[in-house]
Amino acid sequence: MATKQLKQHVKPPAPQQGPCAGACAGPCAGPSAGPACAVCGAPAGQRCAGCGGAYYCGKDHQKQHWKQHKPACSPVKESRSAEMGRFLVAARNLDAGEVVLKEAPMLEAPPPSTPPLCLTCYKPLCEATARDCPRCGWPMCSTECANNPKHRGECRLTMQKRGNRMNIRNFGLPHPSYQCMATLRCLALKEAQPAKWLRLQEMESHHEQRQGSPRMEQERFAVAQFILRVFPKLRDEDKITEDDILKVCGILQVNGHEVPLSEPPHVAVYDKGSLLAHSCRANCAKSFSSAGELVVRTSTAVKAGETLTICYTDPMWGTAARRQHLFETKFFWCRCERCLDRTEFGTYFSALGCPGEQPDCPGHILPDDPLVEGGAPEDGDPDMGDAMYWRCSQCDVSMPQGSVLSLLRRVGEDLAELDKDDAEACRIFLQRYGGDEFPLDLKEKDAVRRPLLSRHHFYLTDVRLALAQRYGQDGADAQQGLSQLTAGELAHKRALCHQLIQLGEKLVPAEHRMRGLLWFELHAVEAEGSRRHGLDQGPDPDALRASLLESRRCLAEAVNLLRCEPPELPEGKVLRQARLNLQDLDQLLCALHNAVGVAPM
Ligand SMILES: C[S@@+](CC[C@H](N)C(=O)[O-])C[C@H]1O[C@@H](n2cnc3c(N)ncnc32)[C@H](O)[C@@H]1O
Repeated sequence: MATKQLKQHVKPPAPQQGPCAGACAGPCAGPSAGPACAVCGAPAGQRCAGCGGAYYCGKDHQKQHWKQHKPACSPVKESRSAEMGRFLVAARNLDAGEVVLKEAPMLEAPPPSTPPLCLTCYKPLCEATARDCPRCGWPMCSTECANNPKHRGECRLTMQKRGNRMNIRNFGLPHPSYQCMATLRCLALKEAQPAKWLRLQEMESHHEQRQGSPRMEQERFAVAQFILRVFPKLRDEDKITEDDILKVCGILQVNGHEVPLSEPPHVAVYDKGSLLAHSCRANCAKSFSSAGELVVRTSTAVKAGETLTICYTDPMWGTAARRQHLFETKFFWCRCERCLDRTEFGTYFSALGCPGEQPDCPGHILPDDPLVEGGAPEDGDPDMGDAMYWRCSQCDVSMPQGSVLSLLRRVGEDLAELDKDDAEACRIFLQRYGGDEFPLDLKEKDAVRRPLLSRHHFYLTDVRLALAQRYGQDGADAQQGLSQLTAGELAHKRALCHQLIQLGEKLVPAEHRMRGLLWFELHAVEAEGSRRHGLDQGPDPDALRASLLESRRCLAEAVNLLRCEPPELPEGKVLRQARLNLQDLDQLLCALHNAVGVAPM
């Protein structure tokens, strides 16, 4: 194993306590002082950083032991249950922020709906840039891409199972051949890489549940029948059936990840990564490296044996919409701790405000049973929804489910009409449905006695997120944009960022990107605040230092949360800027210290 790889597995030893129970100064090396080296049995001063389960006296023995230890060395291990099938659990106690998985894709393919593009780098092609692969005829962008191993699967199947070369000419329009590419690449594994094919076949396809679904019927025609028509020898010689292909389509639907490194995102399947279970309040965050590797890190501390989860749906949707989406796309009704908790960890994210008679009732209107809240109940009885009630958590007000849903539908329609680029329209929406007050000059003032929606309702949160980013975008650059805001608007941007960050920490700690971007916005607000303070009050080194330190704290939070984002993505660009701004701020703080002698940080 390369020294560089080994270094990643070496971490300073955890403090050990020997028989002296910590009474002696420094690490205790008594006979029963703690773990022994896995190679020689001597007191171990070093622990494997990968799994934390093996100890060594030094680097040499760790290196020597690696071959033996490697199969067992992982912070995650596979488990299985009747309800969830296979899933990953923590192999040891994990700290928040630990990378638990970094994995190259087992298989990668272009987006399903696309005009002709290069099958290796996904660059769009036109008549002038396309170079037909000399072997199979699929249009590529260069000889180098045509020779890339990523293109090997469909290239070989086209040569061996089609009989003639591809001839794709309609550049610029979505081309049907590309919808079958991910499936074709899976089928190509069968002969070329049988071990990978077996791993793929072990993945969940929900083939039975998919029967008759609109998606399966579309894939029957556009993928299965298309492949068997275009590659007839797959059917005649290899005895591949429509059903075999539809099973592969199911595997791709259930296990495929959208990788946003290309526009539109391409598709990838990861071997270990496909075992991660879902939770609407996930304990792991996923991102992608520039090379398309899946990077999963913990967003909270996770105890040994706990299930590691990512979120398969949009965690900023309400409970009903999330559950319905999971059922339609991943074929299970979610029963995670967030879905089971009607208050969603005290945020009341999917609740209404109480419209009852008692003035100032602080209650929330919540469904009797959160698991049948929004749509058809999961046992399939369509009439049961009408018998459902939503009730106030504090008084005896209740509302039939139908009334709640029609209220929510009305607000949803208003939201769909809302121009989120119009800050004033956003403020009016927030005031109308959330009772938000502004020290601002609103055109229209709706007297709201009681807010219809709970304080952190997902509709309000959606608008607040848009508004927090919208404020300050009108200038040539961020600095100029913020300088054009009124004092009220700047204060509002600050308040929104703080409120959304707190909500994110409580409700969706794995949404690192959302919080990272908000912390970045907040650092700019603080910097603008200190600039204005200097203009209004004249130079005040203590106040300046305090606000620079606050701005620095925001930047450090942003850098920490965004640190796994690749530079190709917008969040990676913000990360780069945040790091540069952090350097500038440190220089400024040092200069301030040198000038007036206050401690820099
Ligand atoms: C990407 S696969 C995960 C691996 C899969 N469990 C297996 O055995 O291959 C997604 C599927 O796992 C199951 N699953 C994942 N998270 C779940 C959860 N929280 N509750 C129930 N089933 C879950 C569902 O069947 C889902 O369609």
